[in-house]
Amino acid sequence: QVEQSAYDYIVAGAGAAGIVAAEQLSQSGRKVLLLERGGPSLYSTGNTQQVLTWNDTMTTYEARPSWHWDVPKGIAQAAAELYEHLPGTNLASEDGKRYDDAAFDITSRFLLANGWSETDAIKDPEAKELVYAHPAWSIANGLRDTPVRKILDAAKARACFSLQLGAKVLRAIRTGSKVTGVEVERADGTREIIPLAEDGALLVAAGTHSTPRVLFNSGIGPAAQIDIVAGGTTNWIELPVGRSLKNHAVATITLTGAKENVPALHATAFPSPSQENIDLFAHSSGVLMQSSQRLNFWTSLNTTTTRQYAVQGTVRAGANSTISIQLYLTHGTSSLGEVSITPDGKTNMTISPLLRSAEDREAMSAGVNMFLEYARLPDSILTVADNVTAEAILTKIASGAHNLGTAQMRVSNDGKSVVDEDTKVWGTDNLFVVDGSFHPKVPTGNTQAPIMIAAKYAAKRILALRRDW
Ligand SMILES: Cc1cc2nc3c(=O)[nH]c(=O)nc-3n(C[C@H](O)[C@H](O)[C@H](O)COP(=O)(O)OP(=O)(O)OC[C@H]3O[C@@H](n4cnc5c(N)ncnc54)[C@H](O)[C@@H]3O)c2cc1C
Repeated sequence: QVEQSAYDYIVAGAGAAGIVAAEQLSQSGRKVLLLERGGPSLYSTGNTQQVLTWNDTMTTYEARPSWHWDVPKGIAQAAAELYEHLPGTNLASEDGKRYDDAAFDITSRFLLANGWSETDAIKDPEAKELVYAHPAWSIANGLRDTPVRKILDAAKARACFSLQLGAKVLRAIRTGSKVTGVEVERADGTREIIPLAEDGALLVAAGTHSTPRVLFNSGIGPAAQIDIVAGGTTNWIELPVGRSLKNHAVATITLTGAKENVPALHATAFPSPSQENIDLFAHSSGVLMQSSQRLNFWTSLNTTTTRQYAVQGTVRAGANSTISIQLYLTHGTSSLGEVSITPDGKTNMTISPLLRSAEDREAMSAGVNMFLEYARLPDSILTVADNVTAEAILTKIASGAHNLGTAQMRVSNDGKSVVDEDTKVWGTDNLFVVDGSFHPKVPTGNTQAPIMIAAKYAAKRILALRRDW
């Protein structure tokens, strides 16, 4: 079945990047279609399935703000425009009080004693050396402020924009280097082709793990994937799709023996809160507005390698009088992983990118040891058990859920990249990748804000390119 209406721009995937890019494109007045395989995410946008047990007009994502914001260096204008829509706050509770803040209190004194200082991560995002801050949250009017709530609404207000949920993009339909449409599978399993206008473009924004699958199925990727998806595909474009997967590795350091009372947030605090906290939440206040992190920090590291490394972290009271530090290896990360596609069409992470290189392991070890050494100083207000070592902590490395790089950008088609500086896939006329997949490095900070800013900037460049294809 072929759907007849042709679009100037089709965006595949309505996540952080896809929403921002589609909204930017819709500002041009051209016909934009945003396709998302999932359903609505917020109660206010139609998700009535996953409501909170204590509030049946809200999903967890509306109530629990857990996305914090880090403004990356550069791309200033796109960042400024985005932050106008989605401002951050580091005082989540509307009554101006901080609740359950003992973990911030004790950890800040622990860091101050070791030469760190407090910063405001929203006012001074460039401060990244021996600094800590109250977490910055994306909250407005008492609710989590998301691209779905703000930026998607701006696009929906334009007649040229449409959104289809339950629409999984299987592949780009290509004639040689030119994409002419997409094949989509609907929630009921039916398939159809949606055409692009003669001078249209496809922007893939299915996320770092799914964008490679869309590209493989479109006949774009490493030769090793040809046998798996070759059926019906001609004009294979050989590019290292799925390679260069990157992520923040996370080490958990548990500091015990706090000599002061640091009460842990109870496990039921969010799923079944007290009436007092529900009443406070009704006034956009209290512990339910704050999620569970209490302090964020950033610094660079000294290592014996030539790479410049940095770490960031989040702090919470993991148990009573126990501080749990999640340490993320950020800037400098060199380890690369890989995703590929299985014969039944699923994404498979064949190589994990976490601490694969000796340099990354040394850097993470240095970061962990920095905190262990602080905690072993004679007068430290936080202490650590004698038998805890960096080696043991590194055996339990976790994912920072900040995956990037499977269609990475470079200035030339040198065998290591998939897209050019306009995010256009090498060897194609009108196929772009605008999500976390194209990012060549992990940021010194979390990924969502840099991904949205880069997607906004990419969409502007794509609009400007229009006359060239
Ligand atoms: C548990 C968790 C916690 C996180 N916490 C933070 C945080 O606190 N701060 C932060 O900055 N970042 C955080 N991140 C990372 C952040 O969510 C991602 O970096 C960001 O969402 C990536 O944006 P994206 O647009 O590249 O991909 P995504 O946001 O993943 O968007 C991809 C979209 O495409 C859709 N899709 C996939 N395949 C198809 C297809 N074939 N057809 C149509 N649609 C498709 C998906 O359903 C999805 O909606 C977290 C991630 C996780 C998993």
